[in-house]
Amino acid sequence: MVRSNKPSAIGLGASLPQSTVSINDNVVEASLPTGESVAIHLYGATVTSWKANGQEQLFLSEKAHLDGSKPIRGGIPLVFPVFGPPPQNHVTSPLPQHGFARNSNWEYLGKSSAEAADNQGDQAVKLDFGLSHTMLSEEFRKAWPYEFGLVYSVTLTKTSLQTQLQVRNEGTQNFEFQVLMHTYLNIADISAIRVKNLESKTYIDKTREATSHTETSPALAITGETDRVYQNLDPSVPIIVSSAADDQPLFSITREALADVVVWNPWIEKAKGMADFGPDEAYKNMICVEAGSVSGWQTIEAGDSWEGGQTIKSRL
Ligand SMILES: O=P(O)(O)OC[C@H]1O[C@@H](O)[C@H](O)[C@@H](O)[C@@H]1O
Repeated sequence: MVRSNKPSAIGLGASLPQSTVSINDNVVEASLPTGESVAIHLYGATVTSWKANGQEQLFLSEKAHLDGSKPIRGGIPLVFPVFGPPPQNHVTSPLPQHGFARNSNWEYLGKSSAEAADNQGDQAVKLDFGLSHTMLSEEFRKAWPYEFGLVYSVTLTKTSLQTQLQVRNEGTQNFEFQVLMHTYLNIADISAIRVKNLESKTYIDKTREATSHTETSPALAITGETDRVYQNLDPSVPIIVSSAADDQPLFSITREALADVVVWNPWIEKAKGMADFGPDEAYKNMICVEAGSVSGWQTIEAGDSWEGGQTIKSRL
């Protein structure tokens, strides 16, 4: 495990103003010379902050546990290898809801040199995190006995945040998994946003005994508890969270190899019922748009790997 009690600074680029990376109390933070920053807790490799345009872009509950005692409520928890409550009589059945990735301690693998600049000539910083079978708690190792390696890459540019996961099967037997980037977007007012590019798509409504529907709205308003799994989307078509007032995009989310998107807001009662969600009214300040592969299972053969991810742009 990479551990450091003292902040360390690592520069990127020779002549350009430097990006910095620091590691403190199991939190890796990076910032660009232009002011954008990102923070990732090694617990869950959970991105807990992304600042761009001078503003925090991710919602983090005031009551979130940041001490590794519970998955972090907010930011971008990573769901793997099962989404939601595991099905019965399945290899994932012994696992907790949303699997083990968000409640395991990851290691910081360092900054990648591959992405020193984005296509506007601005700097970018890419941070890699790793989790493997041997790093899991004994409980999780027993519950999911596969030899695997995860590399989670978080790339910050001036205009975007990218999160990308590589899953490797390092064992001798095939395994299957689901994956989801459970992104809590920070918004000023849930009644003032719309979610676009879901029209005509099939979704499962988890608030209504998991029934299947077709989306009719070109710009979805969130007016109550919402927990929908939109299926088989084209990952290159961005999901847009826009301002209802002037239709300006607030966020756009494109995906790679992640064909499903969950839209979740707990609304009043569910928000009150979650001990780590606060304040109660904060359901108004978040919308989860979660890129994933969750309606079926991805199978990886022994020795193979899979890769998928999302790119979020804010206030385009
Ligand atoms: O409370 P958790 O385990 O973080 O899950 C939060 C929500 O996560 C969403 O992805 C699920 O669709 C919801 O059903 C669930 O309630």
